[in-house]
Amino acid sequence: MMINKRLIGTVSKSKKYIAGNVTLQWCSLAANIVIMFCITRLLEGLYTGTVDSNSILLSAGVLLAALIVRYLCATGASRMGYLSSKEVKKTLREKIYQKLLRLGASYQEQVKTSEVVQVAVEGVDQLETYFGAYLPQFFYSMLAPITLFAILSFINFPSAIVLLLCVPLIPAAIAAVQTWAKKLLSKYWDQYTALGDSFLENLQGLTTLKIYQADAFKQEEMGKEAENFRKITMKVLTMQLNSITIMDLVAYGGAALGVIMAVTQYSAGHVTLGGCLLIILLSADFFIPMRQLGSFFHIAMNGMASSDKIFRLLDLPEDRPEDAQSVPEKGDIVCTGLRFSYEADREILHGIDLRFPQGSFTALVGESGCGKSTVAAILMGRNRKYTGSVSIGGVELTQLEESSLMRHITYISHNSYLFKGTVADNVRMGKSDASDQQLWEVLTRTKLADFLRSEQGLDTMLQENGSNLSGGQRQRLALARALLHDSPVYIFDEATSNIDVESENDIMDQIQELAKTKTVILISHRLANVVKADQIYVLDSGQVTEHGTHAELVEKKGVYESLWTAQQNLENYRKDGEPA
Ligand SMILES: Nc1ncnc2c1ncn2[C@@H]1O[C@H](COP(=O)(O)OP(=O)(O)OP(=O)(O)O)[C@@H](O)[C@H]1O
Repeated sequence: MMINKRLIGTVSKSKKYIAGNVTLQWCSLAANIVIMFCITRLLEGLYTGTVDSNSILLSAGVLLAALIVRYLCATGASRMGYLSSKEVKKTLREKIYQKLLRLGASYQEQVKTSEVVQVAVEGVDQLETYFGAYLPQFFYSMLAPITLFAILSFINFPSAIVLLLCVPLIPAAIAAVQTWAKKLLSKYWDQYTALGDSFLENLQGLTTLKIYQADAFKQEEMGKEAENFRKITMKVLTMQLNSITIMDLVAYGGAALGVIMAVTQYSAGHVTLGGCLLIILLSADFFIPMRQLGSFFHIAMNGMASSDKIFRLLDLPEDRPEDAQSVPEKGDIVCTGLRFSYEADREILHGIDLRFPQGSFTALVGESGCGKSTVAAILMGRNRKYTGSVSIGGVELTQLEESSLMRHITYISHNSYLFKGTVADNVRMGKSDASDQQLWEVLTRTKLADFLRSEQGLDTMLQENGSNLSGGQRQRLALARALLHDSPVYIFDEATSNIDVESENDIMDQIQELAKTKTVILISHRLANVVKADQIYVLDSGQVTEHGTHAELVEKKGVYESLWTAQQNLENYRKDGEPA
């Protein structure tokens, strides 16, 4: 019942802590039996008048020792619980982390980031209690009634057997509510995550909601969701309270039955007064562990749900080749008959041929949504489920080691991520052993050096995603980091969109400088930026429609030429205030 062998096997180190926890709880029970035994002996002695000061002193000594043992066992058991929880957290988070590393840059093809975060944080936390509390209780709740039965059967067998037979009624009651509870809990979790999603989305988009005065409508929508969640929470609580009531009825009913049996046996003369008292005092202990297990029932159910999610993540297929190779130092990047779909029935790239010769400057242009970024993501190994062929230096992309690919190609998008920390920390990601002088060199190339000197130099602090910098400064810093990475291939994906003209020009100057020594692939919607490219591919709805240099394409008077003319007119209009 709620025991997942695979899960326990995965965190096998925690077995010894669970065993320790059960043993200590069992020792505590033994001490409790000794305490009850002393008390009943003493009471019987007082009743029959056979007690003397020596036996009182002896009983007091044994009582004190048993109390100390009980205290030590309780402390030890909770320490064991803590150690096994710690082990579970460490092992499972490590496994999830390693799995993500093995899935690599393409992990999003198989699992959503939010799901990974939920599983690694909340999912693992739920298993912490499963291992720390539920599992030890599961074993102890079986051991305790058997131990008590073994002892009490010597005192009065009929009472002991009645008590023992009543114990399984508790798990039977739990099993009865389990099927219903499972459905209810899964509904509860669905509504909980749905409400969490809406809350996060509305919070992130609050400014937009305010601008369009749509906040009242969203509030109403969320109010309805919250009301549904309240209702289902109340249902879950009612279910839990009801099941606790049922368990209490069984537990105390069973104990009462045991007491009645003991008293009847005493009046029939089958058991001594002390024996009868001992049965009465210990009868509740038959049921308390199982009753406690029942109250951990929802922990176990959540634990099972989390472990399913964790194993689903850990079982995701990893199509990494056994004999992965490093990227050849030299060679062109060639795509032949490249097809790709994000969703089964919607192909984005329809069998395109592209060649990026080593050391050349290639531009990819085309209308929004034509598939430019998809090509870049395929080259970076993020979209692995393509068909056709993509090779670097003659080796198929899927046969390449991911780390080698990351050293070979640097990708700079329009929103490259900057981390909270110093400028030096962020730029050094490009090359961990770079000297301060090398950092200043790239920062000078991207024209950030003067600004940083007026701040705290390389120690200037950045907030999350560089939110204390301007858009242009952020892109300059991302470029500095990329330059330091010094890879043979660079892909710029709209790296200059949404920034000021001065920053755009500075960054374009650096890209053109870089193109003299490296393979550069530039994705840009602004055609003025691609004029100097060695070759331009024009993409339309996932197909290459034109290919050539800027001059050739203008000459051709096709799609490129009409886009170019339209953009030129617009730019001249901006400069002169009237159409060219
Ligand atoms: N993760 C995704 N899941 C499903 N469809 C996607 C995903 N990413 C992109 N697409 C779809 O693929 C098509 C091509 O997108 P892509 O981002 O490659 O275009 P793009 O040419 O780079 O556009 P833009 O210039 O606007 O960035 C689009 O129709 C888009 O809807």
